[in-house]
Amino acid sequence: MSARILDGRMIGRAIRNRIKTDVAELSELASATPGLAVILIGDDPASRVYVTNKMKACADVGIRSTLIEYPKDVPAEALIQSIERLNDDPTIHGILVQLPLPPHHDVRAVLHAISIEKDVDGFHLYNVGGLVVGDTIFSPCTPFGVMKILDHARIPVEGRNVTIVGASNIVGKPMALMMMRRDATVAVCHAKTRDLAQYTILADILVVAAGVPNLILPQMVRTGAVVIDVGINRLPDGRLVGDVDFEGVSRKASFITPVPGGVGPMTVTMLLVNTLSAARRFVEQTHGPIPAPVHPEDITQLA
Ligand SMILES: Nc1nc(=O)c2c([nH]1)NC[C@@H]1CN(c3ccc(C(=O)N[C@@H](CCC(=O)O)C(=O)O)cc3)C=[N+]21
Ligand SMILES: [Mg+2]
Repeated sequence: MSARILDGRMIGRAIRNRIKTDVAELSELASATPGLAVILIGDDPASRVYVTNKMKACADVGIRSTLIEYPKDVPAEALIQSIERLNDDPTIHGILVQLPLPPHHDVRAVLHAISIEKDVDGFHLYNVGGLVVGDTIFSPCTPFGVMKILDHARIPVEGRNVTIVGASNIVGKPMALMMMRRDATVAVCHAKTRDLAQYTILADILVVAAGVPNLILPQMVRTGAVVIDVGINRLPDGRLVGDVDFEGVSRKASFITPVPGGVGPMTVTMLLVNTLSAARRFVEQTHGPIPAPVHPEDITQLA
């Protein structure tokens, strides 16, 4: 058996084409071109590459983006003030603070300064809590992208065993809540889990976000499972790999996401979706209801 590839670039492209139309429509209807502010602190080269890619993706669909840079030792007050200015700026609909922050910064204080109406990463406490009760304004982009991949491939979630490896605030935990919301049976594993394979082997859908190359081997995967690899690891030879032994696991899984070209491009796509959604909300709050987008399915919804 050989798994079918879940192509995040292709799925992302289809969604981005629709965003492009919706952005143009919103710009024309309400003269509100969606605007994203990206705050980059410090000089981490990987963060710079990600930020550049996100801004390029914005440009491709007609979203305006602004980069605001600070040295790694920027005082907390200056950072918070900058976020507050963006909160009050009617041309900015989404605010993203690139993570990780340099050490000594208080990530929580920074994330909580972002207006919940502009929190397109879905990292603010309100949006995190909203996932628990099922009414977020914005869903975090990576797990949101995973749900869109499953929906696009018509892979059912209800009643299935989902194992998530990794319990971070930005991937594992929100992923678990989104899966619970769709009536999956969810197990969350992490670095302290004893006998990881005991959990992974049960999974109909296995989501891996641990940051450990080759963590998931074929013998840990149930025949016919759907395997979603969120890991991004740069090997010493420069190659980019996920957390899953792609070759081996492909022979057992029914579907698998590659790295690169799987979840990564969907993360960026969902940032665009959330920014569009933020701009629509802003227009509705200032000018009243706007006509629904022309597409029958609302891409901004978690389903
Ligand atoms: N506030 C904040 N929001 C984030 O969403 C956020 C962040 N900080 N910090 C870093 C992580 C990581 N992340 C990725 C986005 C795109 C790819 C992506 O496009 N990956 C490509 C390959 C990129 C490459 O070649 O390096 C792929 O998998 O095909 C990966 C990872 C967003 N993050
Ligand atoms: Mg990927």
